[in-house]
Amino acid sequence: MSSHSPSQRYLSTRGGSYDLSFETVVLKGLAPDGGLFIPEEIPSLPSDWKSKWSSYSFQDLAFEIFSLYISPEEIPARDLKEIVRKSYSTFRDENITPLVTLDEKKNLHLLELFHGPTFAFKDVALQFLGNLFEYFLVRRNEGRKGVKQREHLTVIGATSGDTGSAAIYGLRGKKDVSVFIMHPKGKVSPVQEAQMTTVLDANVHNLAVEGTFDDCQDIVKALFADPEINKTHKLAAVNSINWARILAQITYYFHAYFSLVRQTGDSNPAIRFVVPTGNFGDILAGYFATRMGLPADKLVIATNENDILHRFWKTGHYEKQPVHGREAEGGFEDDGVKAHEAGVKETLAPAMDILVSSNFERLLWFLAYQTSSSEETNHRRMQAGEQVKNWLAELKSSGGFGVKADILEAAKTNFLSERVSDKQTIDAIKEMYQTPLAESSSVVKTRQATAGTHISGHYILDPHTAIGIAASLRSISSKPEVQHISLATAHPAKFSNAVELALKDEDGFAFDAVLPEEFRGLDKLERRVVGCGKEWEEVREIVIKEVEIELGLSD
Ligand SMILES: Cc1ncc(COP(=O)(O)O)c(C=O)c1O
Ligand SMILES: N[C@@H](CCOP(=O)(O)O)C(=O)O
Repeated sequence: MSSHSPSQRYLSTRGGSYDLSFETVVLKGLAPDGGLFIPEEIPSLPSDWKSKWSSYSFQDLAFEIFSLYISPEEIPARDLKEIVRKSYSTFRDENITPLVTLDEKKNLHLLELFHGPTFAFKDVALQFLGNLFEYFLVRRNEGRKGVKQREHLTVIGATSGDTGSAAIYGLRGKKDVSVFIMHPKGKVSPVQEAQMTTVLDANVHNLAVEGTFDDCQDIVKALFADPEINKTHKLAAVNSINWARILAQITYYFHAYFSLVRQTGDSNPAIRFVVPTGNFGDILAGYFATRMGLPADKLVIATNENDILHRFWKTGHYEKQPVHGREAEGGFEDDGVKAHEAGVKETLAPAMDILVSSNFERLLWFLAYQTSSSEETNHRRMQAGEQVKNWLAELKSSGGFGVKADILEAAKTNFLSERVSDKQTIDAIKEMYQTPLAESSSVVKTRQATAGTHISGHYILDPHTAIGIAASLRSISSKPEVQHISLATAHPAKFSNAVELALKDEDGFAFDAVLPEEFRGLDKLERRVVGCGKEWEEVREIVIKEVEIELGLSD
């Protein structure tokens, strides 16, 4: 008899699949009905979590949290511990995601998430996901010899720069896995492009798509929905549509909480987590953490000028293009930013240049479930799935949909939103640089001035992190007593353009001082990348051909 709990079984947000195992949802990525996988229930924390977990390392916390979502029948505790250990052994900071106090008087802290191999928060999840794929494949292929007998995964991913490199570093050279990463040609930063395309392992394939990140994301979804390639290739996802990505990111919300308690000596702090948001994956992990029982005053969504989420929280309408007049109706504040252009806008924070946020669908399911009138769990689940399916169909057919007032109210219970323009991003980078860290700061005391994130105590933000800081400062002005933990999602050296633009005239600033050793000379290395259009059928042909060549199956 199996002993899994409902939080260890999974369903699709569009109602089509139920009672799936963790292994199934990790290897499938996307449900056959186009929905995203979520646990049937969000688990509650053990009653003694605060005392028991308070001195745990990042790895110990990860193990405890993952165990609530993965049955030991699927991954025995010993194996899960080893996967966790291996995944975080590649990080440069022993705390994995250290918490840094930027301004004690303002209660402003930065959760540095960029100490993994590719210097972005994606490493926290993608190192784990790479090792999970390997673990499942080794188990499935035990005793199987020969390419045709062995189970082989074809990983397909879309990136606006960071997921791609983190996925490539998590999967390069792994047996029985080919990885195809599409990026919008010319729209990722030079370092991001070099990080991806200079990896020459035979199982890594980069595709530069003539289009936007949303086009790349649409190609991923079209391939997952295509019966032809699904018959011949076992497709897998590395984007945050893959549940394991969200799961892995839950850990650092808990880790940050305990770090803050230790650093402030306050055992019951009121906290706002502020998250630079694009595809809604990172902040969704925060939502799971709070629903599990982590105390948080609010989760603050910080968008760039691609602000579909911010407009939703202001108006209750989720629309690719803003509808004229609706912003005023919903109380949308004028921050002096120009009217929206058609489609996605290229900003100084390119990794967040996203029109439609994949993971918002997961939140919608929980909001629909929460506000359902039915008393019966399975009926509520079915109703929520049906509602999400209808909303997403409307988004596809007419470019947007609106929700009822109770849904918007429920969304506001946990979240606030802020929109940050390019100018405000630059101002935030400048402001933080001009406010030196305290001499006693652990960053100043322990980190070398080179390849770090500060020059003599002057902290340098990457533009995505700066969006979070700009939003934090606004939130602090209305709630100064609350501790603000702003998520630092990338190292500044990845985005020289915005950082140089903001700091070129500042005393003592030299970009070279924050350039990590790993990035030096990257631009001179050999590259491998294939150009292609934005038709998914063209990508399908490339994938089929390249896998054949890689596995030596072509004549
Ligand atoms: C540096 C950086 N910051 C923020 C984000 C937004 O995160 P999410 O897409 O999970 O909302 C991304 C991309 O995902 C990113 O690469
Ligand atoms: N910002 C991302 C876009 C892809 O988002 P994901 O979290 O769903 O993988 C990137 O850097 O690629």
